Amino acid sequence: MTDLHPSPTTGELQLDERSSLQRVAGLSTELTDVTEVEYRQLRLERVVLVGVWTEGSSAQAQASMVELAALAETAGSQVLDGMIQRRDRPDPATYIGSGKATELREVVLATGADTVICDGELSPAQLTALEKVVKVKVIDRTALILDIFAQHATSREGKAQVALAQMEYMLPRLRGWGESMSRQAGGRAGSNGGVGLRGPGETKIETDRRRIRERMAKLRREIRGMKTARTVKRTQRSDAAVPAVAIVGYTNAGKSSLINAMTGSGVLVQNALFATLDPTSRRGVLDDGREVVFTDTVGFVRHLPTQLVEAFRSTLEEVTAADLLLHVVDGSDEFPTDQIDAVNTVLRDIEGDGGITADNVTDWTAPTDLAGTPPDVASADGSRGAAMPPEILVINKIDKADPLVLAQLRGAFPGAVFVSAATGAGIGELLDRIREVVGRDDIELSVRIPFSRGDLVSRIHAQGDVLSTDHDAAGTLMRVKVPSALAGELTDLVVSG
Ligand SMILES: Nc1nc2c(ncn2[C@@H]2O[C@H](COP(=O)(O)OP(=O)(O)OP(=O)(O)O)[C@@H](O)[C@H]2O)c(=O)[nH]1
Ligand SMILES: [Mg+2]
Repeated sequence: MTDLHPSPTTGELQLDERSSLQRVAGLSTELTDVTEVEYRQLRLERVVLVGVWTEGSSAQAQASMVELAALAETAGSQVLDGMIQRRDRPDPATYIGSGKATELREVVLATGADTVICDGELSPAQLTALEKVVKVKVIDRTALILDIFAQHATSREGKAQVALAQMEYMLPRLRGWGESMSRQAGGRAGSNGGVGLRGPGETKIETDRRRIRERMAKLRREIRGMKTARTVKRTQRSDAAVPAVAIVGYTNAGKSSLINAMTGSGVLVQNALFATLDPTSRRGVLDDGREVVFTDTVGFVRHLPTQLVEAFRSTLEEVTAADLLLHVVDGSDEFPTDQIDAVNTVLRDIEGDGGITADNVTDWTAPTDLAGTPPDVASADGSRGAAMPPEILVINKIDKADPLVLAQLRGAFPGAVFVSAATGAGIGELLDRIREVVGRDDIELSVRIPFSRGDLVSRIHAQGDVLSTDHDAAGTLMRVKVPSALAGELTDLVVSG
Protein backbone atom coordinates (compact mmCIF):
# COMPACT_ATOMS: atom_id res chain seq x y z
CA MET A 1 0.00 0.00 0.00
CA THR A 2 2.72 2.45 0.83
CA ASP A 3 4.83 1.57 -2.13
CA LEU A 4 5.86 4.32 -4.44
CA HIS A 5 5.90 3.16 -8.01
CA PRO A 6 8.57 4.63 -10.20
CA SER A 7 6.24 5.32 -13.10
CA PRO A 8 5.87 9.00 -13.94
CA THR A 9 2.13 8.90 -14.14
CA THR A 10 1.37 9.81 -10.55
CA GLY A 11 -1.73 11.72 -9.96
CA GLU A 12 -3.41 11.01 -13.19
CA LEU A 13 -6.87 9.83 -13.43
CA GLN A 14 -7.80 7.31 -15.99
CA LEU A 15 -10.81 9.20 -17.14
CA ASP A 16 -12.62 7.15 -19.68
CA GLU A 17 -13.61 10.04 -21.77
CA ARG A 18 -13.06 13.68 -21.60
CA SER A 19 -16.65 14.34 -22.50
CA SER A 20 -18.06 12.36 -19.63
CA LEU A 21 -17.49 15.16 -17.24
CA GLN A 22 -19.88 13.96 -14.63
CA ARG A 23 -17.88 11.57 -12.61
CA VAL A 24 -19.19 8.07 -12.32
CA ALA A 25 -19.75 7.22 -8.68
CA GLY A 26 -16.79 5.33 -7.36
CA LEU A 27 -14.53 6.43 -10.15
CA SER A 28 -12.60 9.01 -8.27
CA THR A 29 -9.39 10.88 -8.72
CA GLU A 30 -7.51 8.60 -6.46
CA LEU A 31 -3.95 9.41 -7.02
CA THR A 32 -2.57 5.99 -7.32
CA ASP A 33 0.68 5.82 -5.50
CA VAL A 34 2.05 8.82 -3.72
CA THR A 35 -1.48 9.55 -2.68
CA GLU A 36 -1.75 6.66 -0.42
CA VAL A 37 0.96 8.09 1.65
CA GLU A 38 0.06 11.67 2.01
CA TYR A 39 -2.28 13.07 -0.59
CA ARG A 40 -5.96 13.22 0.15
CA GLN A 41 -7.76 10.77 -1.97
CA LEU A 42 -9.99 13.03 -3.92
CA ARG A 43 -13.39 11.56 -4.16
CA LEU A 44 -15.26 14.61 -5.19
CA GLU A 45 -18.72 13.41 -5.74
CA ARG A 46 -21.13 15.28 -3.53
CA VAL A 47 -19.65 18.49 -2.36
CA VAL A 48 -20.40 21.52 -0.21
CA LEU A 49 -18.48 24.71 -0.97
CA VAL A 50 -17.25 27.14 1.61
CA GLY A 51 -15.54 30.47 1.19
CA VAL A 52 -14.19 33.26 3.34
CA TRP A 53 -14.98 36.69 2.01
CA THR A 54 -12.21 39.06 3.09
CA GLU A 55 -12.30 41.82 0.50
CA GLY A 56 -14.23 43.20 -2.43
CA SER A 57 -17.98 43.52 -2.82
CA SER A 58 -20.53 40.93 -1.87
CA ALA A 59 -21.22 40.41 -5.57
CA GLN A 60 -17.55 39.64 -6.14
CA ALA A 61 -17.59 37.15 -3.28
CA GLN A 62 -20.65 35.53 -4.85
CA ALA A 63 -18.96 35.41 -8.24
CA SER A 64 -15.96 33.71 -6.70
CA MET A 65 -18.26 31.02 -5.26
CA VAL A 66 -20.03 30.60 -8.59
CA GLU A 67 -16.65 30.07 -10.16
CA LEU A 68 -15.67 27.56 -7.48
CA ALA A 69 -18.90 25.70 -8.22
CA ALA A 70 -18.03 25.66 -11.93
CA LEU A 71 -14.58 24.34 -11.11
CA ALA A 72 -16.07 21.63 -8.89
CA GLU A 73 -18.46 20.63 -11.64
CA THR A 74 -15.65 20.60 -14.17
CA ALA A 75 -13.89 18.16 -11.84
CA GLY A 76 -17.00 16.01 -12.06
CA SER A 77 -18.65 16.63 -8.74
CA GLN A 78 -22.17 17.55 -7.81
CA VAL A 79 -22.47 20.78 -5.85
CA LEU A 80 -25.06 20.49 -3.10
CA ASP A 81 -24.66 23.70 -1.19
CA GLY A 82 -22.34 26.59 -0.53
CA MET A 83 -21.69 29.08 2.20
CA ILE A 84 -19.61 32.22 2.58
CA GLN A 85 -18.36 33.74 5.78
CA ARG A 86 -17.45 37.42 6.04
CA ARG A 87 -14.20 37.75 8.00
CA ASP A 88 -11.17 40.04 8.05
CA ARG A 89 -9.01 37.05 7.34
CA PRO A 90 -9.42 33.28 7.35
CA ASP A 91 -9.34 31.65 10.76
CA PRO A 92 -5.77 30.44 11.31
CA ALA A 93 -7.03 27.24 12.91
CA THR A 94 -9.98 26.11 10.83
CA TYR A 95 -10.17 28.57 7.87
CA ILE A 96 -13.77 29.48 8.72
CA GLY A 97 -14.57 30.38 12.32
CA SER A 98 -15.34 27.57 14.77
CA GLY A 99 -19.04 28.47 14.99
CA LYS A 100 -19.32 28.46 11.23
CA ALA A 101 -17.47 25.15 11.11
CA THR A 102 -20.11 23.58 13.34
CA GLU A 103 -22.79 25.01 11.09
CA LEU A 104 -20.94 23.52 8.12
CA ARG A 105 -20.99 20.14 9.82
CA GLU A 106 -24.78 20.40 9.97
CA VAL A 107 -25.01 21.29 6.28
CA VAL A 108 -22.81 18.31 5.47
CA LEU A 109 -25.07 16.03 7.48
CA ALA A 110 -28.26 17.46 6.01
CA THR A 111 -27.08 17.19 2.41
CA GLY A 112 -25.17 13.93 2.70
CA ALA A 113 -22.06 15.50 1.24
CA ASP A 114 -18.83 13.56 1.22
CA THR A 115 -16.47 16.44 0.60
CA VAL A 116 -16.02 20.09 1.53
CA ILE A 117 -14.17 22.35 -0.90
CA CYS A 118 -12.68 25.56 0.46
CA ASP A 119 -12.23 28.56 -1.80
CA GLY A 120 -8.60 29.28 -1.00
CA GLU A 121 -5.32 27.65 -0.23
CA LEU A 122 -5.39 26.12 3.22
CA SER A 123 -2.44 25.09 5.31
CA PRO A 124 -2.17 21.36 6.00
CA ALA A 125 -3.05 22.06 9.64
CA GLN A 126 -6.19 23.99 8.65
CA LEU A 127 -7.32 21.15 6.42
CA THR A 128 -6.85 18.63 9.21
CA ALA A 129 -8.51 20.79 11.84
CA LEU A 130 -11.55 21.56 9.69
CA GLU A 131 -11.82 17.91 8.75
CA LYS A 132 -11.99 17.00 12.41
CA VAL A 133 -15.04 19.22 12.81
CA VAL A 134 -16.96 18.39 9.66
CA LYS A 135 -15.93 14.72 9.61
CA VAL A 136 -15.72 14.45 5.83
CA LYS A 137 -12.81 15.08 3.52
CA VAL A 138 -11.79 18.73 3.11
CA ILE A 139 -9.84 19.96 0.13
CA ASP A 140 -8.84 23.40 -1.05
CA ARG A 141 -9.08 25.26 -4.33
CA THR A 142 -5.52 24.40 -5.25
CA ALA A 143 -6.15 20.66 -4.94
CA LEU A 144 -9.33 21.06 -6.98
CA ILE A 145 -7.56 22.84 -9.83
CA LEU A 146 -4.75 20.29 -9.76
CA ASP A 147 -7.40 17.59 -10.01
CA ILE A 148 -8.95 19.19 -13.10
CA PHE A 149 -5.58 19.57 -14.74
CA ALA A 150 -4.80 15.92 -14.01
CA GLN A 151 -8.04 14.92 -15.72
CA HIS A 152 -7.48 17.13 -18.74
CA ALA A 153 -3.80 16.62 -19.47
CA THR A 154 -3.34 14.58 -22.62
CA SER A 155 0.17 15.15 -23.92
CA ARG A 156 3.18 13.52 -22.33
CA GLU A 157 4.51 16.93 -21.43
CA GLY A 158 1.21 18.08 -19.94
CA LYS A 159 0.95 14.95 -17.83
CA ALA A 160 4.48 15.30 -16.56
CA GLN A 161 3.87 18.93 -15.71
CA VAL A 162 0.70 18.16 -13.77
CA ALA A 163 2.36 15.28 -11.92
CA LEU A 164 5.19 17.59 -10.92
CA ALA A 165 2.76 20.22 -9.69
CA GLN A 166 0.86 17.65 -7.66
CA MET A 167 3.99 16.36 -6.01
CA GLU A 168 5.06 19.89 -5.20
CA TYR A 169 1.70 20.40 -3.56
CA MET A 170 1.95 17.15 -1.64
CA LEU A 171 5.46 17.47 -0.36
CA PRO A 172 4.88 20.02 2.40
CA ARG A 173 1.68 18.24 3.31
CA LEU A 174 3.38 15.00 4.24
CA ARG A 175 3.80 16.02 7.83
CA GLY A 176 0.41 17.57 8.29
CA TRP A 177 -1.33 14.29 8.03
CA GLY A 178 0.30 12.77 11.02
CA GLU A 179 -2.74 10.84 12.04
CA SER A 180 -3.22 8.96 8.83
CA MET A 181 0.51 8.53 8.74
CA SER A 182 0.59 6.73 12.05
CA ARG A 183 -2.15 4.49 10.82
CA GLN A 184 0.28 3.45 8.18
CA ALA A 185 2.86 2.66 10.81
CA GLY A 186 4.90 5.71 10.01
CA GLY A 187 4.61 6.99 13.53
CA ARG A 188 5.54 3.70 15.09
CA ALA A 189 8.45 3.19 12.79
CA GLY A 190 11.05 4.26 15.28
CA SER A 191 9.89 1.94 18.00
CA ASN A 192 9.23 -1.22 16.05
CA GLY A 193 12.59 -1.35 14.41
CA GLY A 194 11.60 0.25 11.16
CA VAL A 195 10.54 -2.82 9.25
CA GLY A 196 10.69 -2.15 5.54
CA LEU A 197 12.46 1.12 6.00
CA ARG A 198 15.61 1.98 4.23
CA GLY A 199 17.90 3.10 6.92
CA PRO A 200 18.07 3.06 10.68
CA GLY A 201 16.60 6.21 12.06
CA GLU A 202 14.93 7.15 8.81
CA THR A 203 11.23 7.39 9.34
CA LYS A 204 8.63 6.43 6.80
CA ILE A 205 7.88 10.06 6.15
CA GLU A 206 11.49 10.82 5.36
CA THR A 207 11.72 7.87 3.01
CA ASP A 208 8.61 9.03 1.23
CA ARG A 209 9.87 12.59 0.99
CA ARG A 210 13.11 11.45 -0.47
CA ARG A 211 11.38 9.25 -3.01
CA ILE A 212 9.05 12.05 -4.03
CA ARG A 213 11.96 14.44 -4.40
CA GLU A 214 13.75 11.92 -6.57
CA ARG A 215 10.74 11.55 -8.78
CA MET A 216 10.30 15.30 -8.99
CA ALA A 217 13.91 15.67 -10.09
CA LYS A 218 13.34 13.02 -12.74
CA LEU A 219 10.18 14.75 -13.96
CA ARG A 220 11.96 18.09 -14.14
CA ARG A 221 14.67 16.52 -16.29
CA GLU A 222 12.07 14.97 -18.56
CA ILE A 223 10.17 18.22 -18.90
CA ARG A 224 13.39 20.05 -19.75
CA GLY A 225 14.03 17.51 -22.49
CA MET A 226 10.58 18.02 -23.96
CA LYS A 227 11.08 21.75 -23.85
CA THR A 228 14.26 21.45 -25.89
CA ALA A 229 12.36 19.57 -28.55
CA ARG A 230 9.74 22.31 -28.65
CA THR A 231 12.36 25.03 -28.85
CA VAL A 232 13.84 23.36 -31.90
CA LYS A 233 10.40 23.31 -33.48
CA ARG A 234 9.91 26.96 -32.66
CA THR A 235 13.28 27.89 -34.11
CA GLN A 236 12.35 26.16 -37.33
CA ARG A 237 9.18 28.15 -37.33
CA SER A 238 10.90 31.47 -36.76
CA ASP A 239 13.28 30.65 -39.60
CA ALA A 240 10.23 30.49 -41.78
CA ALA A 241 9.47 34.03 -40.61
CA VAL A 242 5.91 33.18 -39.75
CA PRO A 243 4.86 35.46 -36.89
CA ALA A 244 3.70 33.70 -33.75
CA VAL A 245 0.55 34.99 -32.08
CA ALA A 246 -0.12 33.57 -28.61
CA ILE A 247 -3.67 33.62 -27.26
CA VAL A 248 -3.91 34.05 -23.52
CA GLY A 249 -6.81 34.74 -21.23
CA TYR A 250 -9.07 33.60 -18.48
CA THR A 251 -10.43 30.11 -18.71
CA ASN A 252 -13.62 29.88 -20.78
CA ALA A 253 -13.09 33.37 -22.24
CA GLY A 254 -13.39 31.93 -25.75
CA LYS A 255 -9.73 31.61 -26.72
CA SER A 256 -10.20 28.41 -28.71
CA SER A 257 -13.39 29.75 -30.31
CA LEU A 258 -11.53 32.86 -31.38
CA ILE A 259 -8.82 30.81 -33.08
CA ASN A 260 -11.53 28.90 -34.87
CA ALA A 261 -13.22 32.14 -35.92
CA MET A 262 -9.96 33.56 -37.22
CA THR A 263 -8.68 30.46 -38.98
CA GLY A 264 -11.75 28.34 -39.67
CA SER A 265 -10.18 25.38 -37.89
CA GLY A 266 -11.67 23.01 -35.37
CA VAL A 267 -9.90 23.50 -32.06
CA LEU A 268 -11.70 21.93 -29.10
CA VAL A 269 -14.28 24.33 -27.72
CA GLN A 270 -16.16 23.44 -24.60
CA ASN A 271 -18.26 25.27 -22.13
CA ALA A 272 -15.99 23.94 -19.44
CA LEU A 273 -13.10 25.36 -17.53
CA PHE A 274 -9.64 24.38 -18.68
CA ALA A 275 -10.84 22.69 -21.85
CA THR A 276 -7.47 23.44 -23.38
CA LEU A 277 -4.34 22.36 -21.54
CA ASP A 278 -1.84 21.62 -24.23
CA PRO A 279 -0.77 24.42 -26.48
CA THR A 280 -2.27 23.92 -29.92
CA SER A 281 -0.97 25.82 -32.89
CA ARG A 282 -2.98 26.68 -35.98
CA ARG A 283 -1.80 28.36 -39.09
CA GLY A 284 -3.92 31.28 -40.15
CA VAL A 285 -3.88 33.46 -43.23
CA LEU A 286 -4.68 37.13 -42.83
CA ASP A 287 -6.69 38.74 -45.61
CA ASP A 288 -3.58 40.11 -47.28
CA GLY A 289 -2.31 36.56 -47.64
CA ARG A 290 0.16 36.83 -44.79
CA GLU A 291 0.55 33.73 -42.67
CA VAL A 292 0.64 33.71 -38.90
CA VAL A 293 0.66 30.90 -36.35
CA PHE A 294 -1.88 31.16 -33.55
CA THR A 295 -1.07 29.26 -30.38
CA ASP A 296 -3.87 28.46 -27.98
CA THR A 297 -2.74 28.22 -24.37
CA VAL A 298 -4.06 26.98 -21.08
CA GLY A 299 -6.60 29.32 -19.56
CA PHE A 300 -5.78 31.22 -16.43
CA VAL A 301 -7.86 31.53 -13.32
CA ARG A 302 -7.79 33.55 -10.14
CA HIS A 303 -5.26 32.01 -7.75
CA LEU A 304 -3.84 29.65 -10.32
CA PRO A 305 -1.79 27.39 -8.07
CA THR A 306 1.82 28.52 -8.06
CA GLN A 307 2.83 24.87 -8.38
CA LEU A 308 1.05 24.83 -11.74
CA VAL A 309 2.58 28.08 -12.96
CA GLU A 310 5.95 26.63 -12.02
CA ALA A 311 5.34 23.26 -13.64
CA PHE A 312 3.84 24.79 -16.79
CA ARG A 313 6.54 27.40 -17.03
CA SER A 314 8.15 25.82 -20.06
CA THR A 315 4.81 25.76 -21.88
CA LEU A 316 3.92 29.25 -20.78
CA GLU A 317 7.23 30.50 -22.06
CA GLU A 318 5.77 30.06 -25.52
CA VAL A 319 3.89 33.17 -24.58
CA THR A 320 6.99 35.24 -23.96
CA ALA A 321 8.50 34.02 -27.22
CA ALA A 322 5.52 35.08 -29.34
CA ASP A 323 5.54 38.12 -31.58
CA LEU A 324 2.17 39.20 -30.31
CA LEU A 325 -0.18 38.35 -27.45
CA LEU A 326 -3.93 38.35 -27.84
CA HIS A 327 -5.35 38.70 -24.37
CA VAL A 328 -8.92 37.42 -24.63
CA VAL A 329 -11.50 38.53 -22.10
CA ASP A 330 -15.05 37.29 -21.61
CA GLY A 331 -16.97 40.54 -21.97
CA SER A 332 -20.14 38.83 -20.77
CA ASP A 333 -18.60 38.02 -17.39
CA GLU A 334 -19.90 39.99 -14.46
CA PHE A 335 -16.43 41.28 -13.55
CA PRO A 336 -14.28 41.26 -16.68
CA THR A 337 -11.67 43.56 -15.16
CA ASP A 338 -11.10 41.05 -12.36
CA GLN A 339 -10.35 38.48 -15.06
CA ILE A 340 -7.96 40.87 -16.75
CA ASP A 341 -6.17 41.43 -13.44
CA ALA A 342 -5.93 37.71 -12.76
CA VAL A 343 -4.43 37.06 -16.19
CA ASN A 344 -1.96 39.94 -15.80
CA THR A 345 -0.90 38.52 -12.46
CA VAL A 346 -0.07 35.17 -14.02
CA LEU A 347 1.72 36.82 -16.94
CA ARG A 348 3.85 38.80 -14.53
CA ASP A 349 4.57 35.58 -12.70
CA ILE A 350 5.80 33.91 -15.86
CA GLU A 351 7.84 36.91 -16.72
CA GLY A 352 9.18 37.30 -13.21
CA ASP A 353 12.05 35.47 -11.57
CA GLY A 354 13.03 32.47 -13.57
CA GLY A 355 10.76 33.43 -16.43
CA ILE A 356 13.34 34.81 -18.77
CA THR A 357 16.57 33.14 -17.89
CA ALA A 358 19.89 33.13 -19.63
CA ASP A 359 19.14 29.72 -21.08
CA ASN A 360 16.03 30.77 -22.90
CA VAL A 361 17.13 34.23 -23.87
CA THR A 362 19.36 32.67 -26.47
CA ASP A 363 16.48 31.09 -28.34
CA TRP A 364 14.24 34.01 -27.82
CA THR A 365 13.86 36.77 -30.36
CA ALA A 366 13.75 40.07 -28.59
CA PRO A 367 10.63 42.06 -29.37
CA THR A 368 11.49 45.24 -31.14
CA ASP A 369 11.60 48.17 -28.83
CA LEU A 370 8.29 48.99 -27.30
CA ALA A 371 8.61 52.64 -28.17
CA GLY A 372 7.82 51.54 -31.69
CA THR A 373 4.58 49.97 -30.55
CA PRO A 374 1.63 51.66 -32.21
CA PRO A 375 -0.51 53.42 -29.65
CA ASP A 376 -3.38 51.04 -30.30
CA VAL A 377 -1.41 48.08 -29.00
CA ALA A 378 -2.69 48.13 -25.49
CA SER A 379 -0.79 46.85 -22.58
CA ALA A 380 -3.80 46.08 -20.46
CA ASP A 381 -2.54 47.80 -17.37
CA GLY A 382 0.59 49.38 -18.66
CA SER A 383 2.74 47.43 -16.25
CA ARG A 384 4.05 44.75 -18.53
CA GLY A 385 7.82 44.61 -18.67
CA ALA A 386 9.87 44.81 -21.80
CA ALA A 387 10.29 41.03 -21.87
CA MET A 388 6.70 40.52 -23.00
CA PRO A 389 5.60 40.83 -26.59
CA PRO A 390 3.13 43.56 -27.52
CA GLU A 391 -0.41 42.76 -26.56
CA ILE A 392 -3.85 43.37 -28.01
CA LEU A 393 -6.69 43.18 -25.53
CA VAL A 394 -9.65 41.38 -27.12
CA ILE A 395 -13.05 41.67 -25.49
CA ASN A 396 -15.00 38.63 -26.66
CA LYS A 397 -18.66 37.54 -26.43
CA ILE A 398 -20.01 41.01 -27.19
CA ASP A 399 -23.12 39.27 -28.54
CA LYS A 400 -24.21 38.41 -25.03
CA ALA A 401 -22.40 41.01 -22.97
CA ASP A 402 -24.14 43.74 -21.01
CA PRO A 403 -23.87 46.95 -23.12
CA LEU A 404 -23.16 48.91 -19.96
CA VAL A 405 -20.21 46.71 -19.08
CA LEU A 406 -18.96 47.01 -22.66
CA ALA A 407 -19.19 50.79 -22.50
CA GLN A 408 -17.14 50.77 -19.30
CA LEU A 409 -14.55 48.51 -20.89
CA ARG A 410 -14.31 50.80 -23.92
CA GLY A 411 -13.59 53.68 -21.58
CA ALA A 412 -11.07 51.78 -19.49
CA PHE A 413 -9.23 50.10 -22.39
CA PRO A 414 -9.38 52.39 -25.42
CA GLY A 415 -6.97 50.13 -27.34
CA ALA A 416 -9.10 47.01 -26.97
CA VAL A 417 -10.83 45.28 -29.88
CA PHE A 418 -14.43 44.14 -29.34
CA VAL A 419 -15.43 40.89 -31.00
CA SER A 420 -17.74 37.93 -30.94
CA ALA A 421 -16.21 34.63 -31.89
CA ALA A 422 -19.76 33.31 -32.11
CA THR A 423 -21.20 35.81 -34.61
CA GLY A 424 -17.96 36.91 -36.24
CA ALA A 425 -18.51 40.54 -35.31
CA GLY A 426 -15.25 42.45 -35.05
CA ILE A 427 -13.11 39.56 -36.29
CA GLY A 428 -12.16 41.48 -39.45
CA GLU A 429 -11.01 44.44 -37.41
CA LEU A 430 -9.04 42.14 -35.13
CA LEU A 431 -7.25 40.55 -38.08
CA ASP A 432 -6.39 44.04 -39.39
CA ARG A 433 -4.92 44.95 -36.05
CA ILE A 434 -2.90 41.76 -35.94
CA ARG A 435 -1.57 42.54 -39.39
CA GLU A 436 -0.58 46.03 -38.31
CA VAL A 437 1.40 44.72 -35.36
CA VAL A 438 3.11 41.77 -37.02
CA GLY A 439 3.96 43.91 -40.02
CA ARG A 440 5.12 46.99 -38.18
CA ASP A 441 8.82 46.27 -38.72
CA ASP A 442 8.44 45.40 -42.37
CA ILE A 443 10.74 46.96 -44.89
CA GLU A 444 9.41 48.50 -48.08
CA LEU A 445 11.30 47.58 -51.27
CA SER A 446 10.97 47.51 -55.04
CA VAL A 447 12.19 44.26 -56.53
CA ARG A 448 12.36 42.57 -59.88
CA ILE A 449 11.74 38.85 -59.54
CA PRO A 450 12.85 36.67 -62.44
CA PHE A 451 10.01 34.59 -63.91
CA SER A 452 11.88 31.49 -62.82
CA ARG A 453 11.45 32.48 -59.14
CA GLY A 454 7.76 31.92 -58.63
CA ASP A 455 8.69 30.53 -55.21
CA LEU A 456 9.83 33.98 -54.10
CA VAL A 457 6.60 35.53 -55.28
CA SER A 458 4.59 33.11 -53.15
CA ARG A 459 6.80 33.73 -50.14
CA ILE A 460 6.35 37.46 -50.49
CA HIS A 461 2.60 36.91 -50.51
CA ALA A 462 2.77 34.60 -47.48
CA GLN A 463 5.08 36.74 -45.39
CA GLY A 464 4.44 40.30 -46.46
CA ASP A 465 2.34 42.72 -48.47
CA VAL A 466 2.40 43.35 -52.18
CA LEU A 467 1.69 47.02 -52.82
CA SER A 468 1.85 46.92 -56.60
CA THR A 469 2.80 44.52 -59.38
CA ASP A 470 4.03 45.10 -62.90
CA HIS A 471 5.85 43.05 -65.50
CA ASP A 472 8.69 43.68 -67.86
CA ALA A 473 10.79 41.46 -70.09
CA ALA A 474 13.10 40.41 -67.27
CA GLY A 475 10.53 39.51 -64.67
CA THR A 476 7.89 40.69 -62.24
CA LEU A 477 8.33 44.15 -60.79
CA MET A 478 6.89 44.42 -57.31
CA ARG A 479 6.65 47.07 -54.67
CA VAL A 480 6.56 45.04 -51.43
CA LYS A 481 6.58 45.32 -47.66
CA VAL A 482 8.31 42.31 -46.15
CA PRO A 483 9.86 41.21 -42.86
CA SER A 484 13.55 42.05 -42.57
CA ALA A 485 14.67 38.42 -42.97
CA LEU A 486 12.98 38.14 -46.33
CA ALA A 487 14.14 41.63 -47.30
CA GLY A 488 17.68 40.37 -46.75
CA GLU A 489 17.15 37.54 -49.18
CA LEU A 490 15.80 39.93 -51.78
CA THR A 491 18.78 42.33 -51.67
CA ASP A 492 20.15 41.19 -55.02
CA LEU A 493 16.82 41.74 -56.72
CA VAL A 494 16.18 45.27 -55.49
CA VAL A 495 15.61 47.85 -58.18
CA SER A 496 15.47 51.60 -57.62
CA GLY A 497 11.98 52.93 -57.43
N1 LIG B 1 -22.18 33.81 -26.81
C1 LIG B 1 -20.90 33.58 -27.10
N2 LIG B 1 -20.31 32.46 -26.62
C2 LIG B 1 -19.02 32.25 -26.92
C3 LIG B 1 -18.27 33.16 -27.71
N3 LIG B 1 -17.01 32.69 -27.80
C4 LIG B 1 -16.97 31.52 -27.12
N4 LIG B 1 -18.18 31.25 -26.58
C5 LIG B 1 -18.54 30.06 -25.76
O1 LIG B 1 -17.76 30.10 -24.58
C6 LIG B 1 -17.41 28.76 -24.17
C7 LIG B 1 -15.92 28.63 -24.02
O2 LIG B 1 -15.29 28.74 -25.26
P1 LIG B 1 -13.82 28.18 -25.52
O3 LIG B 1 -13.41 28.69 -26.86
O4 LIG B 1 -13.72 26.74 -25.25
O5 LIG B 1 -13.03 28.97 -24.38
P2 LIG B 1 -11.50 28.85 -23.96
O6 LIG B 1 -11.08 30.22 -23.56
O7 LIG B 1 -10.72 28.19 -25.03
O8 LIG B 1 -11.63 27.95 -22.67
P3 LIG B 1 -10.56 26.98 -21.96
O9 LIG B 1 -9.75 26.29 -23.00
O10 LIG B 1 -11.43 26.07 -21.17
O11 LIG B 1 -9.74 27.87 -21.06
C8 LIG B 1 -17.99 27.85 -25.24
O12 LIG B 1 -19.24 27.38 -24.78
C9 LIG B 1 -18.17 28.76 -26.44
O13 LIG B 1 -19.18 28.33 -27.30
C10 LIG B 1 -18.93 34.36 -28.18
O14 LIG B 1 -18.37 35.22 -28.87
N5 LIG B 1 -20.23 34.49 -27.84
MG1 LIG C 1 -9.70 26.43 -25.00
